[in-house]
Amino acid sequence: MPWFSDLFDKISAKRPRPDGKPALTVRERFSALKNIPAFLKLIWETSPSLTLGNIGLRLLRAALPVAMLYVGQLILDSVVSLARSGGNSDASLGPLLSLVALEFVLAILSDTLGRGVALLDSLLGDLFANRSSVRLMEHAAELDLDQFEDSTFYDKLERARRQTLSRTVLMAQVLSQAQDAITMAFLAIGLVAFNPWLLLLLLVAVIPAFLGESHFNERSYSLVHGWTPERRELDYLRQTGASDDTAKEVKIFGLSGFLIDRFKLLSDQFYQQNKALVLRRAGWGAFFAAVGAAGYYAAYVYIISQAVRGQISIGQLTFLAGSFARMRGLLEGILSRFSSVAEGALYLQDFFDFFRIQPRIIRDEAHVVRPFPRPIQVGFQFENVGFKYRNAGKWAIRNLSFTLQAGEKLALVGENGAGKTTLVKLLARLYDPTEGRILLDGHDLREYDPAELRQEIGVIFQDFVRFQLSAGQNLAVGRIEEKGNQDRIQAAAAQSLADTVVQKLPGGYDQIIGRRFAGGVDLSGGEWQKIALGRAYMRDAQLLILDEPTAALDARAEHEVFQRFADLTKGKTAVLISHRFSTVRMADRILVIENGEFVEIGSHPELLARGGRYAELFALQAAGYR
Ligand SMILES: Nc1ncnc2c1ncn2[C@@H]1O[C@H](COP(=O)(O)OP(=O)(O)OP(=O)(O)O)[C@@H](O)[C@H]1O
Repeated sequence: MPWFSDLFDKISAKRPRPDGKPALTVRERFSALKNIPAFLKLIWETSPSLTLGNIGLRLLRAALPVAMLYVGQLILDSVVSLARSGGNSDASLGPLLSLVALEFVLAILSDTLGRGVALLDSLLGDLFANRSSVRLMEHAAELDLDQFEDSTFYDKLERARRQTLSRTVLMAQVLSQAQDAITMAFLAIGLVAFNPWLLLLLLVAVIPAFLGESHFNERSYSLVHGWTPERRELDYLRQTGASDDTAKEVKIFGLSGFLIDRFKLLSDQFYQQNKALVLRRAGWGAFFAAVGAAGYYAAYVYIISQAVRGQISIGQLTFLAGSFARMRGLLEGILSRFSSVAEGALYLQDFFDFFRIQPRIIRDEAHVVRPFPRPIQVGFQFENVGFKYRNAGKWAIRNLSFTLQAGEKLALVGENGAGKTTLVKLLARLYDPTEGRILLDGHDLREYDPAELRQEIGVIFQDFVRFQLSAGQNLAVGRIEEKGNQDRIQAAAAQSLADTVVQKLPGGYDQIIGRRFAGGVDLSGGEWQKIALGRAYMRDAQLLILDEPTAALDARAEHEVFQRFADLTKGKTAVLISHRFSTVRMADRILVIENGEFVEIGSHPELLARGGRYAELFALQAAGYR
């Protein structure tokens, strides 16, 4: 029925979809319903007992309206017959009072069942939302770093995240739908027996409202869907404008006005678009409600006329009028809920889409998975390696060939953006090379289990994370299984000089560091770096990679850290990135790269003697100290 959407657009001033795409066809909207069975399966897996209980109570409740209407009919008919017969004998009131008592019991039962259903909905909904959030976090953790750098990935993640809560609403809607359909079936039996045409009248009166709802739901979905990037930006602006991490610079640079203006602009645009949609929806909604009411009153007049002619009793009149009114409400509810279930199913598509994103860097079962060599015999060999970031025009690394020998300490030197961090990320297989290959002991890195590889590599990045956890936990993240091993944590702290930082903390290793949470104590940049460095020593890694490990350390701390580093990495392979030549010169060999390409490699004296790029950079820095 695409004509219907077209008609709406024509009548209500044609508007393109906010994301610029053509409106979803009715078929597309309905095809999203294919996600419902998978969704129901997820609910079932969340808690079979709560799901069964919920369905059972709803089934019972579905039969109650028709039972109550029928008892109502019996009551009225017996009142009328009693009134006709003078009705003052106590004995003849007995059956009537029993009927009233029965209706009373049914009313109480209906209320109790309703509350039971609401209770189970809410418990099941909470469990489901929690479980979905956990699954979302688990899945995000499996994905590649490269996928996190893609903005459409973030949009998907955002949509999936936002929907864990609204999914519980969808769950209640799907279950209510089944319940109401059963109630309708019961009521329809009586109505059809009286006059099947009334059922047709009912459908004719209600279907336009359903189509209208369905149309506006699609519009509303596409508005929200199309606005995902802007909504992420709005969240970002809200956070940047008011967070402990940014407060310092926002204040110093007087950025709040700039941030607020942008927020106002975006949020106002969304408000205006949404307002237009809501207004049109309200107008059409009122019109269709009137059509529905007209259908009801036509049926009502017909039923009354039958009663006046004596063809049905007063009790039947109330039963039929009640059934009709009830069915209209139910049908309207079912149809409009159907379109919001269809809308929910569209959102569900985003949710499942996110789970369909699969990591590429995985343990490749199709090939032999080699055990990681212990110890590494030859080392890591780069063979003509090239790497280009997703969406980046230029190569971050190109034609790079060299060998990181087992047991050697290699320093990487190069200007900002030369590709040093990228090289390290390739070693840790956070990315795979775009061209060429990296071999470990003669075999492609892809032939090893990535999880095992990462266990054997300890990397501390220059933009290490300042976890808002206790000092002990911040060290333990280097090997989180050992979070309860206080001796190991303290030994790692001693090796990275973090012990001197922890000693000064009022709560010692249990002290929360960072400002985010109550009681947290913040550290200086160098103190944070000592803690982060401790993470490297938590591991028994064969390859240790330190990216600018001492950038924030004072001269004395740097010297001490490196003395220990040399001891601690004896027999291990290590890669060190630093702009400080005092650090770099301690390495066995130094690899100089420029614009992602190999320039030269050798020991400090060799490179100085060669008088190339390294010697030039070294002289430049040394001149600064004269
Ligand atoms: N996630 C990314 N997406 C796109 N391009 C990136 C990304 N990370 C780095 N780059 C680009 O790749 C190139 C190499 O970056 P890399 O971080 O490896 O340099 P670096 O030598 O470590 O620099 P620095 O000394 O400043 O830390 C740079 O041109 C950078 O802009």
